[in-house]
Amino acid sequence: MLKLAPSILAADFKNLGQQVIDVSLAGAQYIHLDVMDGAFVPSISFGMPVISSLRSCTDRVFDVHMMVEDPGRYISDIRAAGADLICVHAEACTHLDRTVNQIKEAGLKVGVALNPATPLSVLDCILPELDMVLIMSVNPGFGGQKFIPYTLTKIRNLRNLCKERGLDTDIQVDGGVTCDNVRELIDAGANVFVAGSAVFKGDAAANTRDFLKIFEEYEG
Ligand SMILES: O=C(CO)[C@@H](O)[C@H](O)COP(=O)(O)O
Ligand SMILES: [Fe+2]
Repeated sequence: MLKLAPSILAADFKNLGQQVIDVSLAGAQYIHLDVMDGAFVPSISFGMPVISSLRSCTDRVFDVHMMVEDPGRYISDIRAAGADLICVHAEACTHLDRTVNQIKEAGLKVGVALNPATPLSVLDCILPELDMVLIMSVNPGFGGQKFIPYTLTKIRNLRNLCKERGLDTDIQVDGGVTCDNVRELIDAGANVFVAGSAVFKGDAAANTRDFLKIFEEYEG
């Protein structure tokens, strides 16, 4: 199933709860929450208090993208804040298998994110353990950047790899996703689409519906 994950990083922060309600009512299946620590990425965004205060606004899947060094330190706190799915960066985990298992043992869905220049080969051993792989299509740290074209090939290669191994892993793409390039991403094999600027700049509900209309073209 094709799913939209609006990234609240691009939302109007003085009106955050309402923005989350708007995209949820418009049909977005996930809410994408970008946690940044100022160390793994240059920027600092928000953490547990913001996530837990938004939890009562929606029943949508809380998809937490941890752009944090050694994210294993925060799994139980992020879970308590209301996460359903936690995605950690392979580049930020010295003990990736341990962190993945920590998330699973917490009863949450687990994803691993790869920066644009990180090869798929880092997933060779861990792939069957994952619910989702997040292919970063920009360098993480900021919203509003341009999609890096070579990541399209990476999505295609990952989908083929999953098929070869009999895996139905979700492939999420994050960074520079718009209604103009989403069809190419679907064709390449991605099925979960993070969109920050393309949803929240302008009418968030209408933008959400525009994405979902495209998904309907594929799913009928
Ligand atoms: O993780 C990140 C950035 O590091 C993203 O989730 C961005 O928030 C996506 O924003 P747009 O590129 O869609 O504006
Ligand atoms: Fe993200």
